[in-house]
Parts: sequence; structure tokens; C-alpha cells
Amino acid sequence: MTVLEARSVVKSYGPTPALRGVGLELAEGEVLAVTGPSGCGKSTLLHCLSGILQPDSGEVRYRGRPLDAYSEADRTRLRRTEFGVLFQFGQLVAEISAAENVALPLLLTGRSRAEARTAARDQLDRLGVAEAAESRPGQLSGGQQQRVAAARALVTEPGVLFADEPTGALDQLAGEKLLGELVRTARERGTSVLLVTHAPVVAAYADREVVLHDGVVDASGLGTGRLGAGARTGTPL
Ligand SMILES: Nc1ncnc2c1ncn2[C@@H]1O[C@H](COP(=O)(O)OP(=O)(O)OP(=O)(O)O)[C@@H](O)[C@H]1O
Repeated sequence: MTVLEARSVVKSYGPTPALRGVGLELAEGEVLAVTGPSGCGKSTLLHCLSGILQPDSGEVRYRGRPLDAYSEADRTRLRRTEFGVLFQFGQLVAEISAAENVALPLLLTGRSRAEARTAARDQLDRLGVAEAAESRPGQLSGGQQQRVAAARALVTEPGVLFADEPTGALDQLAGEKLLGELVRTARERGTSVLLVTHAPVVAAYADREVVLHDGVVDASGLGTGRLGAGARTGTPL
């Protein structure tokens, strides 16, 4: 079943075209890599698919319903409960602990403080950073910070996890460990993942790869059904 779909999505920044008619489908539980050279439109596509940016034309559908059809309040709720977002730099709140950072999305959706704290600790544990719970982001390594950010993106048990170069700021070992955990957690829960990257070693964790070139899907890279060794075996490459 298709969870998320882009239909003929066009987006420009002033005179600069970023997406020139992109169509794409993300299936339930699928890990899809969006790759392509710098400037081809990967981040813009992620922002359009996650409702952060509105396309100039075309549409994005979540579970069959166009994002345009949601009221502003419903779209905000959708982004808070159904979508998890992880960027290259985790963008944690510096003044509060890791556990409090992870609890934030749950507090925003009205869950009790006690419930949010328990779920946050559980999520940190799943991502292998339980020991970081009481530390502030500045006291953690880059790899730990990114795991905390991943825990925050997953704590609401979203339908779709959007990850934009999630390991771009990490060394290779830390990056591959994080990817392994992310993909494992997503698979356990049936979460779909849209993984934007320019790194083949990262794309290898996906079930399928879509290649963008100059704002359009490169037909030669479509539907290659590429299944990376990491995804197949669950072990790092
Ligand atoms: N805020 C912006 N204002 C103006 N132009 C932008 C903006 N964001 C992106 N662009 C342009 O849109 C095009 C697509 O950019 P985008 O960031 O989506 O590509 P990308 O594939 O994610 O690149 P990278 O891999 O370098 O992050 C590029 O030409 C870029 O310069």
C-alpha cells in the first residue's frame, strides 16, 4: 500500500527551478533512498513531501489524501504525529537534557509528562544511548547527539520517517551504526523511511533507490529494486 505519493511536483526558488515535475511513491514499511548530485533537488523534495514546503504545482498525498486538503491545524497535527524528521545536524535544544528533547514531540501532542518521559527513555534505549538521557546535548559526542535526534524523530511512532543526510556529519563507523539502528527500528514498527543522501554506502541500506537529476527523476535509476547488503542482512557494510 502506498503511504506517501508525489504527483508532478514542481518547486522553484524565485528563478531557480528545484523540482521540475517529480512523481514518486513510498510504500508502507519501505525504506526508499533519494539520491543524486548536489543541487538536484533532494532536500526540496523531502521538504515538499513532509509538508514543510508547499509545491508550486502538483500534489503530495498522505494515505491517499492530498496535503492541500488538510486545514493548517490538521497539517500541523499530521506533521507532529505521523511524520518524523531527522536532519544532518540533529538540532537538539541545547538547554535541556537528551531525555527532555526526546519527550518534547509527545508533550506537544498532549501526552502527560510521565508518559512522555517513559517513552523517551525507552526510545533512547532502543537507539543505544540510554546512558545519555540526563546529559545535555553539548556533553555528548556527535554520534550520540544524532542518535538522540533520531530517538526524537521516532518517539511518536510516525508513519513516515524523513531523514535528510542523517549521517552526513558523522564518521563512517558512527554513521553506519546509526543507520543500522534507524532501519532496524523502522522495520520493527513498519515505519516507512525516506532517506535523502548522496552517499552510495547510505543508499545501500534502502530497499529501493530513486535518483534525481536536475529536479526530475532519472528514469534509468527508477525501480532498480536495489536492495543493499545492509538492508538484507541487517549488518553494517
Ligand atoms: N532557499 C533556497 N533559496 C534559493 N535557492 C535554493 C534554496 N534551496 C535550494 N535552492 C536551490 O534549489 C536547487 C535544489 O536544491 P536542494 O537543496 O533541494 O538540492 P540537494 O540535492 O538537496 O542538494 P545538496 O545535496 O547539496 O544538499 C539548487 O539549485 C539550490 O541551489
